[in-house]
Amino acid sequence: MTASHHAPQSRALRPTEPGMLPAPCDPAHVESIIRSHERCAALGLTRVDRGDHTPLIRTDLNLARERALRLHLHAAPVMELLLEQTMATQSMVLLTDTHGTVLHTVGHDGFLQRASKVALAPGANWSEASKGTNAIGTTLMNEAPTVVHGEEHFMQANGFLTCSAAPIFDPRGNILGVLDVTGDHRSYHMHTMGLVKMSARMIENHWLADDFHHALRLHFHSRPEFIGTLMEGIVAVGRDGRFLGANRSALDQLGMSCSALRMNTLGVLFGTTLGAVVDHFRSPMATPMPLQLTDGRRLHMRAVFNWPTWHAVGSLNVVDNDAPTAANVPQPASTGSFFGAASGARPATASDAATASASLSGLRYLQTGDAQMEAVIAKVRRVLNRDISVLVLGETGTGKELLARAIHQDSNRSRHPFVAVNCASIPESLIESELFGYEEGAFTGARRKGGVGKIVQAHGGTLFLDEIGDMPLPLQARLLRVLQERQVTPLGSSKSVPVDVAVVSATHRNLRDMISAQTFREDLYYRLNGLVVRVPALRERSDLMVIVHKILRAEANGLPPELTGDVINLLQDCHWPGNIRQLANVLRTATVMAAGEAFITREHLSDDFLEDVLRQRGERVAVPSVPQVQAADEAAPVAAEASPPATTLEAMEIETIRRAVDEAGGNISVASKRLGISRNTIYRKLRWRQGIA
Ligand SMILES: Nc1ncnc2c1ncn2[C@@H]1O[C@H](COP(=O)(O)OP(=O)(O)OP(=O)(O)O)[C@@H](O)[C@H]1O
Repeated sequence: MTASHHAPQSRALRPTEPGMLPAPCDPAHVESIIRSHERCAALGLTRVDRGDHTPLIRTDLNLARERALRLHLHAAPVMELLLEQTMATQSMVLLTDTHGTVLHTVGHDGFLQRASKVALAPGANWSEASKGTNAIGTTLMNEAPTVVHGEEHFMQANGFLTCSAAPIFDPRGNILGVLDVTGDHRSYHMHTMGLVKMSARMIENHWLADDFHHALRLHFHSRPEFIGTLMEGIVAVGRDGRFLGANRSALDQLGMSCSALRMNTLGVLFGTTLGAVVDHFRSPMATPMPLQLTDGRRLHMRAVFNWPTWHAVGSLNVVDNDAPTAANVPQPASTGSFFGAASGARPATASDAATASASLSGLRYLQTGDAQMEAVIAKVRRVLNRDISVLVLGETGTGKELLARAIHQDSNRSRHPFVAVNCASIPESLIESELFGYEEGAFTGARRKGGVGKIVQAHGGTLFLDEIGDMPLPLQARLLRVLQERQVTPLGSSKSVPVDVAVVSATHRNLRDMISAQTFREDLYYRLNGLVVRVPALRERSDLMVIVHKILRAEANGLPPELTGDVINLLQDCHWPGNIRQLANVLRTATVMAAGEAFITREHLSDDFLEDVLRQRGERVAVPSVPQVQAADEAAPVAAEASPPATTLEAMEIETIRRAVDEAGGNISVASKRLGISRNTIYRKLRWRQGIA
């Protein structure tokens, strides 16, 4: 039987009580029901099926409830309130988890009894796969509020129901579960859906306030009287000015996804600073603060924060905002400013924000003018949402993970998790359980209740396998099986769990060489390399200064200091073995050192960085604070001559790392911070060096 035989017939969609039924003529609603029926038919369900009524066994239900305990705590009072509002309609309120398993119900005894006959009870599963088209399952599929009324239900046995459901999201955009009101179809009320949506928002707002009670929370709307209502947008902001999370109304008002928002700062998006916000709300009588978005729209905003924690931010920025500008401070000799006119420190303006608005979304954020990078992004865009695995190659710190995140963010999986696994940093003995999960008691030391593996955590979203070249051979075979069969069997379990993940992997290694050396499986390589892209090293890129600008804006929270010509030359002469990660570290330190000053000068740069660049230039190193350099100076008049100069970039990189480790007294963590590269990279590089020594 074809899908169209199962599509709802016009009889099912025709209103029998005009004005009282869920917008049957709304084309989007009809389309959504038809699509759902087609999915059910494709799953092999028929309209005369009664659905799987087997509830979870008690221990599994308890486990599911325990996992969703926090959701229930937030939802329980709202469910009671919702029941009160729908009292007249003989209905029940249900809460389900992300699989559609009913966790809790409240309702009228009479209706609860009838409902239990069609398995509307805790432990039952109401995903589409289990019960066909229904508000819970279809909401989970569409991640959008859905009404399913009477015969719109795929299974005729459920035709006596009318159900209105809305998804519940956390402030990072992950779906937590579904809230649903179900009743007898004869008691349908057109306002039920609105009540369910509002209730879901109440739960989301409680969750956000709970998650971010230490953060600064901004409540906003274009109309000041809407602040404090369920229509208000709420965003949480960290002490670095970055957005941490948001409610749905905020995302709707700002017109962006949660992940796009989280790549932004207060300065870029709202054109203000943490200090300005904290100072504005210093007074208990403060009126809402006016804001202007990058597209010129005006908003009104109130801030909620814990005063003892945040007051220092306010006073700090008062000093910052009053800091001398280029107009009243003599410019350093040989000043050349990358940022154009010598404007000095200045508040972010709407036009700054407008310039930045072009870079809000995932892949667009990475487009900063380098031709090689543009080619990478163009290729990646072509395979977005095509179920093609992407393999990202490139040196450490070039932005491989950032590219993977951007691919996820721009894909239609962006509302699902992005889960990163670093195969080099997890001890070999733990990779297996981390990736595949394990059953209770699967191995000595396993947690009592077992653990969900990263692959299952990424279900619906993207799995990022970083440093895939470091994955041990036996696990490569298991991973290949998972990718082929699209199911995972946790350690110690005989049951497989179906998974749907997009895979992006990355490595700095040459996998082809590894295949020749039989340390990487060829079949896995071909599974991972649907599209291979290479992220260029920073020294090969033509957009160094655009990236510098971008990082400075982010670091300075909208008030970037300028760079002297000397500093620009130093940045351009560096070979950047740690790539953008190292650059970001150098700029972060310089921004802190230059706090309150209009220009970053050579004095604000770290000695390590200066020493490296000067050595690379072959200039005399005049950094007195490093003992090794002094010793070398004693031995020879020019420091650069103290040891034979490294001849290749690779050798220079190793030399730089070795010196940093020596200078940190062998402390790899300190050296990795100074260099801006990961500890693993240091281990790897030095191990490699010993290998060839
Ligand atoms: N285009 C960019 N603009 C701004 N910051 C960037 C850019 N690319 C990378 N970064 C920053 O550089 C740092 C390193 O990036 P990322 O972790 O993605 O690199 P990587 O290649 O995956 O590194 P590794 O190989 O060590 O895992 C991060 O802090 C990231 O935010």
